[in-house]
Amino acid sequence: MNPTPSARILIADDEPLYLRTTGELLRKAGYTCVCVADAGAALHALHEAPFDLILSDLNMPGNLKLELLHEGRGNWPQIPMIVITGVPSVPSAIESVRLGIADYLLKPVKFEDLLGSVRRALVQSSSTTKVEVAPTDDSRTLNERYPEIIARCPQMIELLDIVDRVAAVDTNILITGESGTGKEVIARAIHQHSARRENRFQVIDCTAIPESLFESALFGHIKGSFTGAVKDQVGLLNQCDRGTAFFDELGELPATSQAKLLRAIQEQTFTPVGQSTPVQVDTRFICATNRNLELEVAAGRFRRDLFYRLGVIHIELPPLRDRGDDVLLLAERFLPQLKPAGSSVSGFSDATLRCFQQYDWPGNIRELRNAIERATALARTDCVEVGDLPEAVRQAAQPGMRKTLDVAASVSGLENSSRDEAIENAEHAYLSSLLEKHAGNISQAAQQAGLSRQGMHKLLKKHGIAAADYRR
Ligand SMILES: Nc1ncnc2c1ncn2[C@@H]1O[C@H](COP(=O)(O)OP(=O)(O)OP(=O)(O)O)[C@@H](O)[C@H]1O
Repeated sequence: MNPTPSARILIADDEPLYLRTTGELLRKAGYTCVCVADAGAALHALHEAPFDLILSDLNMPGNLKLELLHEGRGNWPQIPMIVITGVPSVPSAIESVRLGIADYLLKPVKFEDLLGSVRRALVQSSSTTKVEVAPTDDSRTLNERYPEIIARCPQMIELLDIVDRVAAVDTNILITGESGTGKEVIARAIHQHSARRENRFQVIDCTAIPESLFESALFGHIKGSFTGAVKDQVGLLNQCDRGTAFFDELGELPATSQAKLLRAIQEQTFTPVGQSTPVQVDTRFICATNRNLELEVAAGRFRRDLFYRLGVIHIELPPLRDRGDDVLLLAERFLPQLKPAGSSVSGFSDATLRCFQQYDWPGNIRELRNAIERATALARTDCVEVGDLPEAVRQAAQPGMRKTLDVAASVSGLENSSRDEAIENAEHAYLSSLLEKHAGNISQAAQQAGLSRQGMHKLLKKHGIAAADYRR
């Protein structure tokens, strides 16, 4: 793609060295640049002459309340704007995307990344592919707009508000939170409330694709490009062109795959295996992980540039134990959905509700769903009693007892359990002790158990166990 010849770029930044170098490099790339050191000078320049693009710092004189962003977008909405900041913050990122900026980059920015972003912004504005911000209807509350998401506690309402703002603007999003907290539910909601809703929401489970097949699964391949490529295969990214790609368990992606993903995200192009011409896609990337990616970056296990690319908007889901009485609302929602056909169960005893409130829910909402499905199947009356709950949840109501299931708890009291429950408990305890022994290292634990990494991930997910809790 060639730079738009003679495009005029306004660069506003109060770091003299950064301003000079960026201006020089962009001039060498064929652009005309005007450099200013504060928001006031930038607004003056905008009044004086036409521009095709604004590159703006956030923390500079005259821009404490993002004045350049507001006035720039308000008075010259046809000029795309790229924000570059050394001090990222969620409120400023959200405000930026809400105002329809073209990109949000974090310093230090590699010049080729900046150039890529500049080119994309200019091409998009010339083809007038403006993101339509879905009209929000004030009379409808967030809960009405997102009926599939149970959220009443203040943290979740705040989170829904963020979801609502970012859904309509086309930025990449990172969702973190313990296993089972609803990361996929949130990602789907963002897609459903975006302009991409008519196109595909493609789930890509990073633990389910072996490293050697990542490129061909994601980008596709042509027949004969490697042993086993018996026919042409369209890649997963192609399938969600104009839609959303949801990368689940992103923290598990090996280094080589991280590099390939970064390139696809930055350039929105990729080359199918065995093909020479690149393919262009228009995809929004939403990624989720239950790992602390900042720690993974610090430990050298996750690419810093990929983390920054994805983390422009970072949504952190609170664990269920921190959501107050949302647990009771979730339980009420799940009961009619999950009870067996023909069952007359219609409620929970008070003691059962107390267990729900007191238990830790390490597997979060997924664990709650499983517990309710099981309890409604076991209930002998029209009310779920404490005795119908899994042992770990039952123990929560007994003072002095551990809230979470441990090895001792799983083997004691076996005589009171059903066969299925005893096997489940033993498997849970086995996985916990394996992870304890291998300090949360999934590869080592899988090897000892005679499982593949993917197999181990599936089992841990089923039991709501987070390997990260065992890392030392
Ligand atoms: N706020 C919510 N309201 C209603 N149901 C929810 C909510 N959050 C999650 N769920 C339900 O809980 C279950 C787990 O949610 P989900 O798969 O989105 O979690 P996750 O964080 O992506 O899990 P993992 O990290 O293991 O992939 C799903 O059945 C989902 O429908």
